[in-house]
Amino acid sequence: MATLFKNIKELIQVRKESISFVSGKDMNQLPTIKNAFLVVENGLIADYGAMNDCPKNDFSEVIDATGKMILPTWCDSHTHIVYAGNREGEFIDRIKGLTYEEIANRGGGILNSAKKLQETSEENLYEQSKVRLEEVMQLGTGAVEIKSGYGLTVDAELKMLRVIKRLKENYPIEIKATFLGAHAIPEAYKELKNDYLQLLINEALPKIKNENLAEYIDIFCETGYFSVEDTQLMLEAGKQYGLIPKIHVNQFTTIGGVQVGVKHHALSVDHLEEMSDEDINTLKNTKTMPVALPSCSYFLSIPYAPARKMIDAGLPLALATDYNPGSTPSGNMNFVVSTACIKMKMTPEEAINAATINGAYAMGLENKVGSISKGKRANLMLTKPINSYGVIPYSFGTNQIESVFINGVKI
Ligand SMILES: N=CN[C@@H](CCC(=O)O)C(=O)O
Ligand SMILES: [Zn+2]
Repeated sequence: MATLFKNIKELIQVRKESISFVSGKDMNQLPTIKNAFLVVENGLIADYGAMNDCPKNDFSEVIDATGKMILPTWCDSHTHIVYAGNREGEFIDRIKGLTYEEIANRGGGILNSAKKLQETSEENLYEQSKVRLEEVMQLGTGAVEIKSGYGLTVDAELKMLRVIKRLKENYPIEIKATFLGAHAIPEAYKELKNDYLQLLINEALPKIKNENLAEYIDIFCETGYFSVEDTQLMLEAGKQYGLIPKIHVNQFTTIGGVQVGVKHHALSVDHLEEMSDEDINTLKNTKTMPVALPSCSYFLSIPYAPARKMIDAGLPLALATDYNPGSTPSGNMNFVVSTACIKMKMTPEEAINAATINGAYAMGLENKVGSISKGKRANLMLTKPINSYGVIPYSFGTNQIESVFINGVKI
């Protein structure tokens, strides 16, 4: 059972040597092969090269990609796609002038989504969430991280994580689960934040471990949500249960979240709309991946993560959607890549690296996805006929992906 893709106009993100991620100036290098072939066997990339060297074997399927390009699928390392209902009412409130913060202070925001989720059955939550997962897969996402954090009770957080587990079992793409119980302080614990954190530590974490429901732990380290001390507490507790940190920091204020993340060997620190020079310096020569979420900046009209400054300082950068009902009701990685180029002044090469290999690293999946490398999963995007790969970010809002293959199978 082997499939041959032949006459590929350009095969993009070809990595012969195994790399974990790319940083600084290297982010502007995107290795490609023009007029290429690619062989898929048993769901994995078995071979690739220039058409001159194309094997002449009998293939069970041959796909002629004349005029079209092939890239590894997008790696979306930060989403909240398991949620109930949506918040279009708050969208109207913001159009009329309220800020995200003002809406949250009135009991809207995350608490609004938590209320809806608590009232939704696990079955219904699964049905709503799978529609979003299928939608993003069609848009080219081939690996995704999904967070809890709209439950805000032990039972509702477990409900979310069980839905993520069921998605993992039923869909062919790589899915990683993150426990984000400390996403907001629930109404019932308004003046009892420490009690809420103790509840998460003493009751939720052991159950998560028992049912093997998460790989990562997250917390919203932000003014008005959880402090650096709270973050320290949760990350240390998570570690006792084998959970690696991937945290929300610097969305609205710089309070030391980057430093606490690096100190606890976070796999990623995400958002980074507000970055001090000290934050950038802290991230240098570490294994913590900075993750920018440009669709969130777009939707909330807040600053974009200073990608140029970070990359020019030698840092790596990953791009993700942040798909959620409040700050980013979109899971379109193509839009993320475009917006990173248009608003954050990343080159197409930098943006594609950030949305593939660096995104894979931010989920611990760099050995499985994120590049065209032998032995990696054949998770591929076949473009429409395009002139150059720069057309993908250039033609923002237009889908240039003709088909998506997961483990070599067209979805
Ligand atoms: N900022 C924290 N959490 C989400 C938004 C949550 C919401 O508004 O529902 C984010 O990453 O943007
Ligand atoms: Zn988020």
